Amino acid sequence: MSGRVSFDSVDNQNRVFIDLTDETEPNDSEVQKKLVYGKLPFVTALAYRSPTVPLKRKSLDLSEDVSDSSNDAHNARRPRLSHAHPHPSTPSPAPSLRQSQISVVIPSPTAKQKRDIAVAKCISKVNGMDATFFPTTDEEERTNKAAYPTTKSHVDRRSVLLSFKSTSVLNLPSPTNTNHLAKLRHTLDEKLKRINGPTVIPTIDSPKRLAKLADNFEFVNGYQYREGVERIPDESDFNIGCACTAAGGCDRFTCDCLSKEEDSEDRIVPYEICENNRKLIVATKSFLKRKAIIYECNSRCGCSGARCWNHVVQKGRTVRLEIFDTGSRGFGLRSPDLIHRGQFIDLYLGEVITKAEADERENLTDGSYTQSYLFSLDWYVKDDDDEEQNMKVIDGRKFGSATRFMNHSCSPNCKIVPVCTTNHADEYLYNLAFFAYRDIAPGTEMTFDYNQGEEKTTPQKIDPEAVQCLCGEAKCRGQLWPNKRKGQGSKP
Ligand SMILES: C[S@@+](CC[C@H](N)C(=O)[O-])C[C@H]1O[C@@H](n2cnc3c(N)ncnc32)[C@H](O)[C@@H]1O
Repeated sequence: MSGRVSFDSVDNQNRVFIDLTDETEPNDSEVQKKLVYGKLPFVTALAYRSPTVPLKRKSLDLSEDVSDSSNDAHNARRPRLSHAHPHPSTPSPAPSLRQSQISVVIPSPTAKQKRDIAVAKCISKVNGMDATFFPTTDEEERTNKAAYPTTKSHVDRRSVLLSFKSTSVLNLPSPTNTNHLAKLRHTLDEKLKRINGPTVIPTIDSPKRLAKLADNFEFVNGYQYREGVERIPDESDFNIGCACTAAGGCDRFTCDCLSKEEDSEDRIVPYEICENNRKLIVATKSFLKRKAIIYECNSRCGCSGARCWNHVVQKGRTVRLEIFDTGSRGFGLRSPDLIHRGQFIDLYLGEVITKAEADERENLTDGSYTQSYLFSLDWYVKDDDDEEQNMKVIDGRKFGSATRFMNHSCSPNCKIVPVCTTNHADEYLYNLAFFAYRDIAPGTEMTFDYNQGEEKTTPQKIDPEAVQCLCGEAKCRGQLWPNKRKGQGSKP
């Protein structure tokens, strides 16, 4: 590359024009700059011409200390040059040059050069980044690679096949059955671990059934009181204890906690030591045959506390339980342990709701054959409207204990008994405790009568709308409840 240097000795005697415009378009403005700066170290700036307008020489004021206004004045005095090649280069004596009088005319940069300049400007603004060392050409290559190619023709994007097969939006690999099953088991295990006492385990293989068990149900260790349910606090003065002494222990003939026979002052003794296991206290054979409520001794009693024989249900479950699949009757409950006659099994737990709330929940499932988990606390409730309004109902559908899986049988091996433990004063709120009616061999399904106390009043004619009983007993009454209304009562 070489440029013509002309010294205008007539009008601009002290001005030098370096014309680079007759060169083939330079490829690299950096080269250009280096050339000019290298050869003419006094040049401090370059001017460019636009390639679209006729070649014009642009004059730069390169003085270092002039203000804008002085610059204007200086320009005003400067004659306008109409052509980049004003004179053929005729040798003339070299003028004395002043830095402020040098004009350099070079071609305007190409598009590529403009990009270089933009990149260089941008880089010089980055802190700690030196334009000299920054690999600008690499940068450009990268920019080019990342740029979207321009489409040459219209592309119908809907016709482009997607590269993945999964229907999942995120294209995530679907979990394998084993994974899913393991997760379900884990969820269920976590829920089961929260249950107090000996283990409760599900023995269910079907992933679908396991999912049903793991889903939308929580095991709880006590009643869950819901809106509208008012209770007499345990510490209320209405709760009283017996006058028995720790030394003598509870007297089975005089203990105030024990219920009295209807027609005498005789006490009803609910418990005895198990004949076949002397460590066990069980419900007596005669008690299991009668209708009575149990009042266990509590912290207000003068007897020996937890060592008192009248503490059974409040000590909690002592048998292991298994939830299994019965097939036609859904899940069922059994134990891998031998259960002795009269042995306490577990409590029926759930949400404690008002009768009105229970009716509302029941109506939502009316007409369908969804399972019912409602249990009325109707021991003291007489068949009159006012009394019914005070009645509480236990709903074991979403929260409950393992006994919520106990099915009905017309010849059951278990019985439900109302038991007051810490609170003797609240007649609308008591525990529902399951006891074994007879010895139950390990692995035998445990059942109770959903119409306990009303067995004989169940109509002989089967209501077609009632839930059909599938207990399979010889004396099966054919239906679970007397009519299509569902829900158990606790009248023993
Ligand atoms: C308290 S749940 C018992 C557990 C229930 N099987 C489950 O899978 O969750 C009561 C429901 O079980 C079913 N069930 C219980 N005993 C039954 C029987 N003998 N015949 C038919 N269905 C029964 C009925 O659907 C009833 O509404």
